[in-house]
Formats: sequence, C-alpha cells, structure tokens
Amino acid sequence: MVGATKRARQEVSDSEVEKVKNLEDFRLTDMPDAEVFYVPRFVDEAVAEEWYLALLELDSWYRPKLKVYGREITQSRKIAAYATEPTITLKYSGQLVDMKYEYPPLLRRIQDEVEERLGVKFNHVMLNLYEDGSVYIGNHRDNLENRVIASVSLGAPRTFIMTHDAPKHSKATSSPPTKRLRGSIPSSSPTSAEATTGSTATVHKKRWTLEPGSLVVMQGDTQKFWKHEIPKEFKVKDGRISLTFRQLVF
Ligand SMILES: O=C(O)CCC(=O)C(=O)O
Ligand SMILES: [Fe+2]
Repeated sequence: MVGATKRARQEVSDSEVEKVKNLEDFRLTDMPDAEVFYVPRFVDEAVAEEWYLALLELDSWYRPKLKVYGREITQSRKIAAYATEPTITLKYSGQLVDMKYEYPPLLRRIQDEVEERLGVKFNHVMLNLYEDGSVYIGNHRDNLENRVIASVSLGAPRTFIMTHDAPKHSKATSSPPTKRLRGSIPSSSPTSAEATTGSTATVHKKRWTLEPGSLVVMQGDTQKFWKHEIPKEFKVKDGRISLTFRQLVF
C-alpha cells in the first residue's frame, strides 16, 4: 500500500530496546562509555565457511549510490538488506535502502540462532560484502537508533578499529572519557588497546581482528561515544561478509 511505510526513529531510549544480557564474559571491559562484546568463536569455522559461500549467492546484493559533495558515486562495498515487516524502510547515506522482506531460509535460520543465543529479537539485518582488502568501511558511528547491533563475521579475517570520539557537548552517562583505567587487557586477549602505556591508560582506540565465525555486539551508548571502521588491507585477497542484525524502533 502506498505510503504505508514507517521510518526508524533516531533517538531511542534504553527502555525501548531489548539488550543482550548474557555475554558478560565477553565484554571488552577497558572501553569507557561503551558496551562492546566480542565472541571469537560464535560459530565454528566450517559453519562460517558454509554460510559465507551460500550468502555470496544471494540475488539481493547491490552497490548503493551515495551522494558525496553533491556528486553521485557508487559504493565499492555491496550490501543486502532484509526486514521482518514489509512496512520497515530505512535510509542509508540519504538514499532509501533496497529492503527485501522475504528472508531466504538460511538467513532466517542464522537470525533465529543469533536471537536465541543472545536472548533478543531483531527486525532488520544489513549484510556487507567486502570482496577483498581494498573494500573498506570508513570511520563512522551508526545512527543513534542502533541501540543494539550484533554482527557476525564470515570469510576473510579483517581488522576492526574502534575510536573514542564523543560528539562535542555530549556528556558520558557512565564513566567519563578521560577516566584512567587501571591495567590493561590480558596479553592473551585477541584485542589490543593502542593507548595503553604503563599500568594505567586512557583507552581511546581499540583494534582487533574479526575472525570468521565471530560475533561483535555493540549496545547502549556505544554509538554515541565511539566510531568504528574496517580499514583497507591490501594484503587481504579474499572476501568477507558481515551480517549486522539491528533493532529498529518506530
Ligand atoms: O562489516 C562490519 O563488521 C561493520 C559494518 C558496519 O560498521 C556497518 O554496517 O555499519
Ligand atoms: Fe557501522
């Protein structure tokens, strides 16, 4: 029906979303003003490979057109987008996303598994395809409507960088960005905090490898205070797919 679409709200409070509560063991505790969790082996490598190859075959992949300084350019990263209700629409860089409403069976199964294991429901998934290391996503924060994002990585390992970058005038609700944290993460941790010096450090940049089969959850105020990116890595010759499950609130 024409006009029967709804747009996700940009400002969403914590009480309006279902947060992930069962990943405390995987929390990256040295990131102030963030609730970020990293599960290196959310699914095993063979399953990740099987999902990767199957999702490559989706017919919904496309390269969105973006307006940059008034010029239209085509993004190198392909995306595919699905929503659970036909009324959900979304803009991405100012352009309406080509949203599909019929989940392919495998994608529905993956979402069911993610929902079951995290104990929350999602109504949208955006897939990203990085065909090789020349394809990247620049430093950005997701819209503030994204209070819970769960992303599953498949295919080639890629570096993920998160940078503390609070918008001006915003106040941290939990710990202030200047808080000094004692110690750092254990050396066995797969992640590294770049600003770590001596026994205390202000962690403002975190860099780690997203392994195939891994899961990242960013929730709460993370988008308000941190940006994230997947930089170019020309040595990476293989492709990677990320599935970013989101809760859109209307
Ligand atoms: O590919 C990823 O893991 C990150 C994707 C991302 O940041 C996004 O879709 O907003
Ligand atoms: Fe993002």
